[in-house]
Amino acid sequence: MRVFKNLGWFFKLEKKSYIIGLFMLVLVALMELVPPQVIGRVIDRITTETLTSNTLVLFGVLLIFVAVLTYIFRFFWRVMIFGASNRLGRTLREQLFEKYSKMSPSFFGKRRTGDLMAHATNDINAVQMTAGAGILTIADSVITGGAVLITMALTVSPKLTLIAMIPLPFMVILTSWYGSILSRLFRVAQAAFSSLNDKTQESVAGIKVTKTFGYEDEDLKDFTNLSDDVVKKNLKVAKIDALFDPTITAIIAISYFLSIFFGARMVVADEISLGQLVTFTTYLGMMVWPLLALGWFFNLVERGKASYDRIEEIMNTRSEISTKISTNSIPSGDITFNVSDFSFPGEDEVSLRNIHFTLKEGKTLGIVGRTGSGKSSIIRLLLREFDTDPGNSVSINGIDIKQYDIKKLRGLFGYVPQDNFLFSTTIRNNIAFINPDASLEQVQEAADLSYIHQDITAFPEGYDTVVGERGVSLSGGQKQRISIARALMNNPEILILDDSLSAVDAETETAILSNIEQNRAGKTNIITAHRMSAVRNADLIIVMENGRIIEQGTHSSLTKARGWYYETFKAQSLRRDLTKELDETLEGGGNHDD
Ligand SMILES: Nc1ncnc2c1ncn2[C@@H]1O[C@H](COP(=O)(O)OP(=O)(O)OP(=O)(O)O)[C@@H](O)[C@H]1O
Repeated sequence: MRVFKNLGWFFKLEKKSYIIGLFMLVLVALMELVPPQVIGRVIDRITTETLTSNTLVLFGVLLIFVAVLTYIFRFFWRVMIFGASNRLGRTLREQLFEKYSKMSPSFFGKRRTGDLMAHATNDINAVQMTAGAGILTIADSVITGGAVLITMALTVSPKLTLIAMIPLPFMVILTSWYGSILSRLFRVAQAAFSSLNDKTQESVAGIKVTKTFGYEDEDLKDFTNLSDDVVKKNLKVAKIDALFDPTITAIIAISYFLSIFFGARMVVADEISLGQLVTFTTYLGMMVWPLLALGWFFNLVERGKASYDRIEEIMNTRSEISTKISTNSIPSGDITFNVSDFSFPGEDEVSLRNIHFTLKEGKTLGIVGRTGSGKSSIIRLLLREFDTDPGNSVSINGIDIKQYDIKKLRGLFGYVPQDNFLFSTTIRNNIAFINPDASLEQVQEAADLSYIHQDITAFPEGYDTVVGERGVSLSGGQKQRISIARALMNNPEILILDDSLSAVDAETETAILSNIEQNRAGKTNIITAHRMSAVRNADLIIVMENGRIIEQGTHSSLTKARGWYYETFKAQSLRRDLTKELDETLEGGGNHDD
């Protein structure tokens, strides 16, 4: 029953709906007591030959009246109780989604997407069922069952009622035992469903790779195994589930037997009339549903508990990034890194060491280095995807960024991540993502800066072209440039391009960078790249290796230093010149990487 305590906040919120719903249930229970009484009385009048057509009509009218009222009351309790449980589903979904949106990347790194989706679907449905059908079943069991029992005892015979109820404790013991087994099995079945969900999501997302490697059969085999596992585990649930109804029906059958066996003797002994015995057995028939409902209730509660625990576990997970609201005004200014060492959460290995530099406001920083050297990690610290440990700091305007309100801090950035992502909507909506009210002119201006405007206008639908799974397929370079346009939309204080020019050719790269330089005077830019040409004009270049800065300076000072930067720049320039020369020889020219 802990799940009801856990949902206490919701029942308080929906107090009115539940009170009205339960009141209607009481009225339905009372209405249902009338027909057996009428039947008993009619039988007694037949046996005593006192039944007149007038009383028969009167009884008939009474039955119709009761049926109409039951109809109305039933309608209202359904609307009240199931309406409230649907609202619980909505509230939980919203809370969960809000939680997901606040969590740090490491949370998503540790959890499977399929799992997170299963919480938002199956688990929430199970909790919703507990708050709807669960409340209904327990209320109906207690109210209808209680009312019928009391009426049996008061209007027929307390002795016969007691006899009929002898098998009930066995039913309660058995059903709660089934319930505890069910809870365990249901948890296992839900976990298997999560895995299947995850597999489906991954297979659909990775279908292109799977096909390229001709791995479809293996993928299908993996999927079938997981699907079989879900069926196997759900069958175990169904087997226990299937025990509830026969157990209850058997118990009721024993009750019937006892009632008729002892009831008939009481009729013969003139302790009760024949009509009363018929009324009694009709009432006993009415006990079937409340008892089934009781079994069902245990079942629902166990499922709800298992699912609520899974949801609660997520809700109680704290984001590793504190999102405290600060009074510090929106920062902008020099960016200073003072990071002696940094390890990703849960990792023993140090990923960044001795990162100390200052980037003046309005200047451009270039970060270069081999793959895996720590370029993106620096960006991720600045974005507060991860926090530094005490004793280390990343500050803007002299204040540690942890002191700023995270939303305001992130509002400073226009960020193009390495694995850029476009939503399945129009190009215009993708670019205007952070400012949906932006005019087409503003969108075009950003697209112009990122050198994608012409590509967009070449599509038949222009800016209304839908991208992603439901629309056109874009080249890697086009995706990158649309993502850059999105980042440029609101002329951010700090523009971050994390390896965002890797899929465009050298000429386009130069054009985009010169656009940025001209249009972002006084604003800060941070560019990570593998091509030295992308950072050539930066005011400060840092060269990373194994999480450390091995060189820093400007293009000219680094060239003079003749270190890694110089060697790589030279090799890349040579390759570029050779390619150009070769192109010219072949009269090809203008090779577009896109
Ligand atoms: N979330 C994470 N948890 C643990 N280790 C991580 C995480 N993200 C990155 N790393 C590790 O940190 C190191 C630096 O990675 P980073 O992405 O910063 O390199 P990079 O220089 O940007 O590489 P590339 O040029 O390939 O993008 C790598 O060894 C990587 O495995």
